[in-house]
Amino acid sequence: MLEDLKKEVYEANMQLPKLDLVTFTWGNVSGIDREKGLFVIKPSGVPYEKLTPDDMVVVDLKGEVVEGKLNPSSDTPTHTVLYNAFPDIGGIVHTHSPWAVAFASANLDVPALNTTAADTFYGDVPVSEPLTKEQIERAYEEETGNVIVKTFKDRGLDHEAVPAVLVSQHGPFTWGKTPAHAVYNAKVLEVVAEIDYHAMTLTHADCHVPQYLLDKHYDRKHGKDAYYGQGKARRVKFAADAKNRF
Ligand SMILES: O=C(CO)[C@@H](O)[C@H](O)COP(=O)(O)O
Repeated sequence: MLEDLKKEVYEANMQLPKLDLVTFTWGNVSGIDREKGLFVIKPSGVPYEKLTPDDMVVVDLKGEVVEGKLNPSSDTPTHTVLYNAFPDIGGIVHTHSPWAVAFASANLDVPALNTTAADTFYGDVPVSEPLTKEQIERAYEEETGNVIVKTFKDRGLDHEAVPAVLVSQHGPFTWGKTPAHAVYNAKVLEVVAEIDYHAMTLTHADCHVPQYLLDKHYDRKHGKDAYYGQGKARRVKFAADAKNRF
């Protein structure tokens, strides 16, 4: 079942170590067949160098395994929540890429400070609220998905325009039209986070790109009337607390 999607998801997973986005067995990629209502995800704990397309696990939108000889990624409940909440995405990536995790650890958004960010993210990449003790004890990975969805709802963000989030003190999740697109967004986020770290070391001034430059670069890449709606996402302001630098 879904042999072509398994190969596509396998190849997307193999990009993670190639792009220096993961260490050891950390991270995972999934991809969905919307017509069948099934998604394919990396198995849990298998070293990337030992992975094969046949190891991929098939899961339904309730998070139940429908095919696979191995256990699905431990983050499967998070992917399940996101596929249900964002019905237009085709692939999801989770990594522990260090620069993005640095911002997640400091509970800071990855701000849109330059055109590199503006080409891919129509605004800042938000950091979620920390999960509560109760959430972690009730259903950790499912609640991780819920806190991601809540972040976008509470901050009026458009998940197509900003296809990424930092889970507080954990790490990034990105998504896209395909697994490969989600991997691309994960790598762009890591590069932007590294650039932002240095910019924020050089100055404490608020260096957000002006809206007209954000619009120019985002529209040039995605088109004014493209699927990624123009203007649907508002600029994310840093939370007004002492932890943020601007
Ligand atoms: O976030 C975590 C662990 O903190 C997980 O994403 C692991 O990094 C990968 O787990 P598996 O996909 O191998 O279950």
